[in-house]
Amino acid sequence: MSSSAAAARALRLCARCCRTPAAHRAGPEPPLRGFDARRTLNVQAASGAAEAGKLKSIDDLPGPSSTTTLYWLFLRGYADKSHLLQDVQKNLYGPIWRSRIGPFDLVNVATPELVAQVIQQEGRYPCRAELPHWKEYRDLRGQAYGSFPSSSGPEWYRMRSALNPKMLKPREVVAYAPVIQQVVGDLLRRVELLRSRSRDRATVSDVAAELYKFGFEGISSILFESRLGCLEEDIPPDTLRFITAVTEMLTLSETVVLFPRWSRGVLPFWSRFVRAWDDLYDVARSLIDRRIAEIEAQVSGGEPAEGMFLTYLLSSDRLSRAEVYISVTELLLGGVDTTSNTLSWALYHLARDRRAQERLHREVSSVCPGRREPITEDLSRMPYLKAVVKETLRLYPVVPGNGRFISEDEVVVGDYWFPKRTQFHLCHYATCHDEEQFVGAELFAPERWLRDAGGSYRHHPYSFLPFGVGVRACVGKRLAEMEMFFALSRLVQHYEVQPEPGAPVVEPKTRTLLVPARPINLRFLPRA
Ligand code: HEM
Repeated sequence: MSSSAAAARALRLCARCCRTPAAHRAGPEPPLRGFDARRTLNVQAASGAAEAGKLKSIDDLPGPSSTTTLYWLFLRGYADKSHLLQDVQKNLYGPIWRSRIGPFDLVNVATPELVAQVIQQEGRYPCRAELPHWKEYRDLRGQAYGSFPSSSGPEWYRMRSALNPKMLKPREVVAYAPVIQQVVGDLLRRVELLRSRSRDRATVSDVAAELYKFGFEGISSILFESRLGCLEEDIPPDTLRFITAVTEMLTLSETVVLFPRWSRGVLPFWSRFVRAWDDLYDVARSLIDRRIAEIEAQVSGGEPAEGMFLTYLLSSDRLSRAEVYISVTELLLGGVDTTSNTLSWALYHLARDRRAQERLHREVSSVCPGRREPITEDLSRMPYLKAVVKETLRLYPVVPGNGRFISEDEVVVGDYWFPKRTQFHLCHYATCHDEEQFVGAELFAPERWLRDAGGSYRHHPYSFLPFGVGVRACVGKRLAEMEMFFALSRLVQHYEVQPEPGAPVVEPKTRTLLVPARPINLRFLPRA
């Protein structure tokens, strides 16, 4: 296909997408009042360029060489601050640039308009990035591919369609509330234990580590329909093995992908990566098998199989047993530190901003007087709580840069034409921190998300996509929100949260996800 034909096709696609395609309806945040959705597309400019034959090619893109990128990463110290490199490079090269490092050849886009253009041409089966090392592990062990992130195409779509009903339909997700509330109860008991044991009888050290256990327990209680005991004083050995394997696998995943295959026999990373996957898969499979045995016992005893997520997956016959093993494992991988880091940052800011914390406390107390445990219906009357979570995700988008690997079509973005199999990097951190989109972008200001904020706020809908967008967006969004809303509301019902005296400012660092660069220690003072 010639480049101008490809451009015309891509633009037709864009124009259709502009009329809110079904695939994207559920994805991005709805535009704020008064926002013109057509602003998302640079259709006229690109179409003019196409007609005039002015589209440029990927080779015309500005950007650093591999050596320059290595210089920025390792000599200028951005290796664990790649979120900040988005802004540095945007300033140097403009809003769209090409960068190469190791096996990666990326086209970076750093304005909401350009992000929108990529997404609107992502095709039927969007893919984030190729993860050859995950696929290789699956092939090594003869396992099925999962929904995230190791599969793509119609296979991914089939698996994802099996998961969506129980994960994304609000009516279905509400059913998980009692289980999540139990886990939040355990979190409160854990906070009470830790603070009462501390020297000043108030401080919980490394809050993110505790919330990690909460995230692990919360998501496992839904996925495996069993409690693992992550928040207990003595964590059961198998649970500990599970937690260690998840952490080890995710950490090694970043390293393994950078080294060539021939180095696997020489360097220790690949064999450790395989061992961590084996451990993690093994525990997940035995938890699922245990649940299957329970269900079989119920059924053979003449009782109906009662359960929620896992029971549904196992009984719906939409996925094979092998596919259930891997989908549940991969859901777990997506669902732990995303939620726990967001909660950690929210508490960090609430502790430093008394006014915001008191406003949140007032809201929760007025909806649930006498420290009544909130139920899902209450959440719709807590706009400030939701604003706190949104603002946290804006300042610290857990996934600071997402990907789209467009393999099906040639695409046009800005005034460039790109061949099939182009890997785009969507610079969400840069768009969330863009002063043109969010005035006072570096400030924690939950009010900006409130409808009564006076309409001074008009950001482009693609500038804030914390859960991604379109059919490939986060499948755990509703569950994650429920966990965070319940945990935050109940923590502020019971405690006033304060920073330790003289506590340093905590910056984020990139470890695939955006995480605190140092431990966050907070004081939890019981409310009268
Ligand atoms: C604050 C919490 C969370 C955030 C900010 C978050 C963010 C994201 C983002 C940005 C993506 C990529 C979407 C895209 O490419 O458009 C994603 C994908 C995904 N997330 Fe989440 N997530 C969170 C919690 C969860 C939870 C609790 C689960 C598990 C139930 C989960 C499971 C997944 C899965 C399986 C995918 C891949 C979906 C696919 O490829 O089809 N996430 N998430």
